[in-house]
Amino acid sequence: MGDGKDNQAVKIRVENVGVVRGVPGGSVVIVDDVSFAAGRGETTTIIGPSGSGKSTLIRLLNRLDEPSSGRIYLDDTETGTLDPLELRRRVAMVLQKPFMFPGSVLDNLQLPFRYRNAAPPSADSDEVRRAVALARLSPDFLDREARSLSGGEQQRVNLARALIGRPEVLLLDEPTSALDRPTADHLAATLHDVCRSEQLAIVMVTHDLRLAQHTADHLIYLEKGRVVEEGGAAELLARPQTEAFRQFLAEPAWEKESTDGK
Ligand SMILES: Nc1ncnc2c1ncn2[C@@H]1O[C@H](COP(=O)(O)OP(=O)(O)OP(=O)(O)O)[C@@H](O)[C@H]1O
Repeated sequence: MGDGKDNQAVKIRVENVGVVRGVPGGSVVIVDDVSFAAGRGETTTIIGPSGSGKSTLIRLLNRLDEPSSGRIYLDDTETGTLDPLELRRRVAMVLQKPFMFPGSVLDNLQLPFRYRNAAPPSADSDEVRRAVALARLSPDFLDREARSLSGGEQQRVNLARALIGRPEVLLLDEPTSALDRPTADHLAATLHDVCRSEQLAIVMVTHDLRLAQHTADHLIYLEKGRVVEEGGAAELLARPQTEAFRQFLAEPAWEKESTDGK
C-alpha cells in the first residue's frame, strides 16, 4: 500500500473514497479519491485549508457521513457492513465543542452504557476509574455538575466518555479549538500518552500546528478533497514536498491559531 505499514499495524484503511453531494443546479465533489491507512498506537492528523473536506472525511470513519464511492475497513471488515452503533463504540468521536448532558460527570460517563441498555458502571468501578485516569481527570470531579465545569475540564469528560467504551479508534475533530494554549497543550500530552498506552488508532483533524507537532505520527495534507501530501509528520512538517503545503504552513492564519491563548 506504499505507506510502509504492515497489515498487523493497520487499524483503519480508507480506499479510494469519494464524497459527492447534490447542490442546487448540480453536484459538488467534497472528497476526491482519498486513500490512507491509520495504524494502532499512532496518531494520523489531517490538516488543510478551510473547506478542504477534513471534517467530512473524518465523519466517514464512523459513518456519521456515508461515502459516495470507495471502501473503508476496520481491521478486515468493511465498515458499511457493521451496525452503526457498534461501529461508533469501536470508533469513538470527540467533537470540537464539548457537549455535556445535564447531570453529574458520572452521569455523563454512564450515558454510553445507558444507550446500549447495558448496566451503567458505578463511580468506583474499574471502567470509570480507568477512563477518568486516562483522561487525567480527578475522581473528585465525578459528583460535579458537568455543565458547571470549564471548557478544558469538559473536554476531558468528553475524552473519558469516549474512552470508557474501550474504543479501538478515536476520532477528534478540532479538539483544542475551544481551549486556551496551556489547556490545549495539556490535552495534547494526554492524547499522546493514551494513544501509546492503549494502542489506540487516533485520527484527528486540526488547525492547531502545535497540536500537530506534538501528537502527529502520520500527516495528511488535504486540498479540495484530495491528498496533496502524506507521510511521517516530523519529516513533512520539516520538509514540505509541494509548494501548496509550504504555503499553507506559512499562512498567517495557521500561525495565529497555533499561538492563540499563550
Ligand atoms: N452535505 C453537503 N452538501 C453540500 N456541500 C457540502 C456538504 N457537506 C459539506 N459541504 C461542503 O464541502 C466542503 C468541505 O466541507 P468540510 O466541512 O468537510 O471542510 P473542512 O475542511 O472540515 O472545513 P473547516 O476547516 O472550515 O471546518 C465545504 O465547502 C462545505 O461547504
